[in-house]
Amino acid sequence: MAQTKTILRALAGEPQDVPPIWMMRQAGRYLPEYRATRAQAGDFLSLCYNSELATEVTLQPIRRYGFDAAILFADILLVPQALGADLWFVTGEGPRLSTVTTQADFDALKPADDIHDTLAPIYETVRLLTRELPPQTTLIGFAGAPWTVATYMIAGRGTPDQGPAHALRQENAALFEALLARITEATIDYLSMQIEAGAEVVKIFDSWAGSLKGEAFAKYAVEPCRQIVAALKQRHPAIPIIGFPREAGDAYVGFAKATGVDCVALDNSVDPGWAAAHVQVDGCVQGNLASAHMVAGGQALVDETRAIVRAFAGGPHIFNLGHGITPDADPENVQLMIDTVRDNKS
Ligand SMILES: Cc1c2[nH]c(c1CCC(=O)O)Cc1[nH]c(c(CCC(=O)O)c1C)Cc1[nH]c(c(CCC(=O)O)c1C)Cc1[nH]c(c(C)c1CCC(=O)O)C2
Repeated sequence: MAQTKTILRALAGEPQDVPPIWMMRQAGRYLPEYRATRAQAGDFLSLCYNSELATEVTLQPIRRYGFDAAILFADILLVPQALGADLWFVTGEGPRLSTVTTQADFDALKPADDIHDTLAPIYETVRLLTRELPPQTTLIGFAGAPWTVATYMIAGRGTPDQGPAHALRQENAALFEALLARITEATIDYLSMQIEAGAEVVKIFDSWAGSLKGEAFAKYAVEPCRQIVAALKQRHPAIPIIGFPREAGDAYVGFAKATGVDCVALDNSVDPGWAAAHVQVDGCVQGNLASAHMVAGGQALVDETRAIVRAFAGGPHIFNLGHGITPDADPENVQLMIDTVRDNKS
């Protein structure tokens, strides 16, 4: 049957006059209705594990803006938590985790197939969403890429340069690779369960891929992603996969071929004209307006949005930001971006 959902058409390789649009972190603190539901839930993690409220916040940006896709409300750090790491969020600072830096820390982790008890509420959120979303809206599931998840597990927090993870991979490659393999295995099962619950697309977030270069990028960004894609394609051949090796630079070229993803998400450091010539030649791309425009708005937002739409008009494209929208964004600028994309036929 011919695909009618615009996101699925783009992922199948079809160029469209008006590209489909959604936005990273579209359910987030810039929206007053999100802040209200989050306050009702208590804290961020309680919101992630409360299927009814997580469904509600996932639906909020769909109701307000009519995005073409909804992304499951959860977090990439739920997988480490399901593997046995302690996880908490410090207001204004970000995530904190118990660290994995020794063999004993690693041995204390749970096996990959023990994650599902913890993650069951996430699968329930997916099931609720499949019932509640409008028929034209695509449901996207997601997980963190093994490297990015490992950087948090090793450091116990976000770091500017992923120093602790780079140190471990150089000083104890065997332990580092065992950790990466455990996360990879858990991620395959986690995404597979999201798909079985009703996710129509999955996205793999490698937010810190840009700190890996050359051989290390091939081993720790490309290879785990390739393994996840191969396993998922075997189990669920019809489900498209988006890869996001953020700030990969020149390594965006060939990433889709090397990993098997159906679409590559571009961060806003990438020039759209360059990406159309070197990345979009291999298939669908997603991106890549700078999130700062959602704060500043105005003519620059309109001009840049149009330039991105035009640059990618010759091939399959999903419009998005280059990274998540920030809490200080103005909800009206989001509407302006959407109106500009949907009016842009010139
Ligand atoms: C690195 C990373 C994380 N989480 C995620 C990444 C990869 C993408 C990226 O680079 O941003 C991915 C993520 N996090 C969240 C989603 C939900 C779906 C979406 O709307 O995009 C997704 C896909 C919700 C969230 N995850 C988080 C929030 C804010 C929590 C709140 O309400 O206070 C949301 C809506 C918290 C979070 N979660 C994480 C951090 C570092 C933080 C703290 C920073 C911050 O406060 O913005 C880990």
